[in-house]
Amino acid sequence: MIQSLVIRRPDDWHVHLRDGDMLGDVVNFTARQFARAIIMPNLTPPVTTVDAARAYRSRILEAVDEKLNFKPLMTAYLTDDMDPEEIRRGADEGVFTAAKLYPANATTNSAAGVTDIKNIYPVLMIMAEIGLPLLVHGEVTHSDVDIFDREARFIEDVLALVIKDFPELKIVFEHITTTEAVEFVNSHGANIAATITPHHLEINRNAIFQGGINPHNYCLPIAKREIHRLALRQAATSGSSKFFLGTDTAPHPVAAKESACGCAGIFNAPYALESYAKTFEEEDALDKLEGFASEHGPRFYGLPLNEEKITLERKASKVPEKLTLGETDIIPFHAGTTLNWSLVV
Ligand SMILES: NC(=O)N[C@@H](CC(=O)O)C(=O)O
Ligand SMILES: [Zn+2]
Ligand SMILES: [Zn+2]
Repeated sequence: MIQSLVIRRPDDWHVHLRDGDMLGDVVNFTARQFARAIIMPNLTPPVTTVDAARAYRSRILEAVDEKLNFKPLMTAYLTDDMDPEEIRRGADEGVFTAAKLYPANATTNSAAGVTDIKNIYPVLMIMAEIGLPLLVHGEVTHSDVDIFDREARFIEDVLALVIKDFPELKIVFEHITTTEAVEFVNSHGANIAATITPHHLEINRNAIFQGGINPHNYCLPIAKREIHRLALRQAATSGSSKFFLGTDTAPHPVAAKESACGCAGIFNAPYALESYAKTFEEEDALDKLEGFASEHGPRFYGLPLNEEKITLERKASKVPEKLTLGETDIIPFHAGTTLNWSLVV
């Protein structure tokens, strides 16, 4: 039985660090585990300009513990009227590492998102030309589409079209949750990849309703049936370079989760690597963890691999029932359970 695992320091390719007090409360959980992270731009107001991204990056660097040597990689929030030249300039100036497509009203803070993919075709043209990745929250939003079908419908209605019209565009299908998404990514070229979260590898939709409503297991895209979870586990542990780590850690105060209209999002940053290690061990694929966590992502983005190493030890991690951070209580993923692995720091 493997007792410890030494791997290249991982990166997290999908993170919500929030802003203000919450930023200070959560940023070190990510920075302790990961060297770099793709920072989601869904603040209020959203990060739609080079200046806003630069200022947000400064606030992150001010909030994070310097010793952790963490590098935030910034993204632009695409809107219907985004100026393509703003994207080009942000990429040229080394501020934007990617741009994010939120279909309008698909998820938390997406009201300013894109109402029709054609509205951003001029932006996509520039992105394809300069090689800037498009990150997508892949769900359609029409109220007549069942919430469990929204990802699959997005593939048919939007993604297929984008790929046909921009065959060279690099796309990361974020936080995938379905067999359809796995198959779609596998059936396209090297410019199409996907991130997979710890929670979609661990829970299916039953977890949201087990013995009553469990708002802390509610996120978007919503967890699906067991067959989908199994397909995600297979994809993540397959060794395919098309799939890589993106936690989608999305903290909300406990009161905002335990509410008549609770927010979507799971806070998994504190034990993210321990959670992935659990999945990979259960799939007898600990040897594939380094590729997924530390190699496939940077290769896709065209960034250097991290040189430092981290160690995961077979040692119990007791996940607290809740974390009190400043003024705010947040419930972490795996709350109240014990994981078999611990990150050595
Ligand atoms: N994943 C979530 O359920 N929520 C995210 C937004 C997102 O990534 O869709 C958030 O910002 O809270
Ligand atoms: Zn999303
Ligand atoms: Zn997200």
